[in-house]
Formats: sequence, C-alpha cells, structure tokens
Amino acid sequence: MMTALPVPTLAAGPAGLTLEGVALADIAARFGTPTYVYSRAALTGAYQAYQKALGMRKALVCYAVKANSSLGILSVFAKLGAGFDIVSGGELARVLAAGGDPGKVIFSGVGKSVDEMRFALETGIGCFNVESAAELDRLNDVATQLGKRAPIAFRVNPDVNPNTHPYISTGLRGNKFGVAFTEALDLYRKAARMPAIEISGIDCHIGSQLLDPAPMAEAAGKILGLVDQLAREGIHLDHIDLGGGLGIRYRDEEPPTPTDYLKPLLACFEGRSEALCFEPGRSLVGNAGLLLTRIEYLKPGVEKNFAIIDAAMNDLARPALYDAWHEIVAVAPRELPATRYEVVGPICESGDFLGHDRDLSVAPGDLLAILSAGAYGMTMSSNYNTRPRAAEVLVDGDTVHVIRERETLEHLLKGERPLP
Ligand SMILES: Cc1ncc(COP(=O)(O)O)c(C=O)c1O
Ligand SMILES: N[C@@H](CCCC[NH3+])C(=O)O
Repeated sequence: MMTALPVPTLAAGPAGLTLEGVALADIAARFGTPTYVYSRAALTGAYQAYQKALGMRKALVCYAVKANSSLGILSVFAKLGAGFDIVSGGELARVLAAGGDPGKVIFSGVGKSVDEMRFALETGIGCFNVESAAELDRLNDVATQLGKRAPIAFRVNPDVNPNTHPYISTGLRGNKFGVAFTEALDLYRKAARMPAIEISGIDCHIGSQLLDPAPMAEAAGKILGLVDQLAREGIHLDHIDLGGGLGIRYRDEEPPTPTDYLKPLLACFEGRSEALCFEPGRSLVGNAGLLLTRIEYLKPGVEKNFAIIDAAMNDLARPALYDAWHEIVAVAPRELPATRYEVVGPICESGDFLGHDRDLSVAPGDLLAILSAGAYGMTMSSNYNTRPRAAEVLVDGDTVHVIRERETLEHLLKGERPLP
C-alpha cells in the first residue's frame, strides 16, 4: 500500500510511518503537532527531475516561491542553483535571506507597487514579467528615477484553456493575468522606445495543477509565433519563460513527469538560441511535504463520525477552499476495523474539514499524516480563530532541522493594543 502513496521518501516501518527513515512519531514527540514535515531528498529529487528533463538546453528553473516560501525550503533550492519566481517584495526579501541569487529572480504579478519595483531594481533582479501597459509606464518611471534600466518580459495571455480548477486557471481571455495576445506586439514596440526599459524576454503561465501537456504546448506555439514576428521587427528576445503549472498526484491523478511534460515544449524550441525558463512551484514541493497532526477526539455523530484533529483549515486551506483532496493516513494504524470519519479541525466553520469520508483505524491521541501538503499549505495558512501557525521541520537524512518555530500567542498579539 505504501508504494502507492505520493510522497517518495515516505515508508511504513515497524514503528509506523517514516520520512527518509525518521519516524514521524519521533518528530511529533520532539516538536509537537500540528507540524509541517518536509523531506530534503524529495525536494532535491523533484528539482533534479527538471534538470534531467532539460538536459543540455540553456534553461533556468525558477522555483515559484508562493508555493512554499519558508527560508529552509528556499535555501535548499538556492544551494541547487535554482532561480526564483516571486510575486511581491516580501518574497524577494525571503529569497535574499535564503541566499538566492538576485540575478536569477523573475518578478511576476499584476499589482507591483512603486516600492516593490524600487526594491527589485536596487537588488538587480533578472527580469520583471510585466502584466499591463500601466505597469510598463510605472516601471519606466521608477527605473528612470533610479538611473537604471529595467529588464522586462511581457506576460502574454495566450487564451488557452488549461483544463484545471477554475480558481487556478490563469491563461484565459477573461482572467486578470498578463497582456492580451492581440495587444502584445504593440506593447513590445512601445517598450522598445522607452529609455529605462530593456526588453529581455516573453512569459506565459496558463494555470496550475496541469495534468496534460497539450494546452501548454499549444500556448508555446502561439508564443513562438509572436517571438518570430518580433524578430522580423528587429526586437530580439534572450529568453522565453513558459511558466509553471505541472500538476502532482494527490489521489489517483497521473501527472506527466517533468520529462514527459517538457518534451513537446522542448520540441517547439529545438534549434533556437533563446534560453528557456520555467516557474514550477507545486511539482517541486507538493509531494515533498506532509502535515503531521494528532487526533484530539473521536466523536460519533447521528449521521457521521468525526475525527477532530489539532490541525485545521487555518493550517491547510486547500480542502475548504477548492474542495481539494489530500490523502490522510494513520501514522501507526491500529489492529481495528476501519471506521469512516469526517476529518475536521477545531475551527468554528462547517467548512473546516481536511477530508470527507476517510476510513481510518485509529484511537484518540493517534497521529495522522495529511499528505501532499508541501505546496500552498504553509503559505496559505492563517491565524483564524487566533490559532498560532504550525511549526515546520525539514528532514535531511538523520537530521531534523526546525525551519520555522511554532508560533506563540505572544507572536499573535504583537503589535496590537486595546484602546486606552
Ligand atoms: C506566475 C506564476 N508562475 C508560477 C506559478 C507556479 O505554479 P505551479 O505551482 O502550478 O507550478 C504560478 C501559480 O500558479 C504563477 O501564478
Ligand atoms: N493556491 C493554489 C494554486 C494557485 C496557484 C497560484 N498561481 C492551490 O493551492 O492549488
């Protein structure tokens, strides 16, 4: 059964589940619960799968920081030589604090503020992915004031349906992201005349949790047509950024490997001189992490039985937000017939569930592992119900590093004051 689980370094041992050989029960005893637990070997393996798929191609993998922005995770990728895709000044500060190379940073996002542009220009980031005409004007002004030139790519919206959840699809005409395909040529012409703008590339990202390479290959074909048209006008690009989006297995999905996903894209760019760039998030971290939690109570109900755990929607929002499925397994299943449970947290919302109808052989106090929680888990967590956020640890062979201490109530109340 364990080989069917999506976390590559998770295994069943005599003392229950282990990650890279370290017992999850020991981690819970040392650090408490709820705790996010990551595997360095799994992070490294996921990054290397991209490197292998890219082979000798001139290419840069820019990890999408929004998927998991903890310094410990960023430092693993920085040491591997990755670039970073950021969407805020805060994410840039994190990349720098983790030892990332600013020259390998690309800055995406539809709402860059003047302060964020200034910070990024002063830091010397690799490229701004510009998402509107107004942003281009603002960037030209800010760079002029600083006496700098801003390297840019336009994020072009190719109007391709990625066949994913509507909340995480970004490349359709009706989305807020990027500049319209039909508008792109004129914007490049305008940018080419701006003194503080340096045209560097083109970018496109159509959505997340993609399980089929075909929509991205269609988008790449459209982008390529634009690149050639620009070249005919004397506007030559150094790089082509094909975004992120490759999906992972949460339940029974069969996502392509990076090699299979990139194959049709690389075929499009065969023999071309531009560097390629990718912005994967979920596929680098999603299955390298799990959320370790303890059952507080088992509560039989009239219609359903509830397993009430010490993690909640504030720790992992994806089930409540997207009705997303995360596999939930007992760390040390009991010799009991399985009971069907609603796995829920302590928050005062009926939407506070981590999983519906899960068959578990457990008793109160037992540990559960909520799998595939490495991406968009901690980064989307909150303090709702004044709940301190979970700790995070990273397993690295025999060593378990605390990469984020559990929040305390002092952290939560800091900066607030009652009226005098
Ligand atoms: C601009 C941009 N790049 C990269 C990503 C990373 O996507 P994923 O985590 O699906 O690889 C996202 C999120 O969808 C994004 O908005
Ligand atoms: N937050 C989403 C992914 C959004 C991707 C960001 N562009 C998720 O948890 O699946």
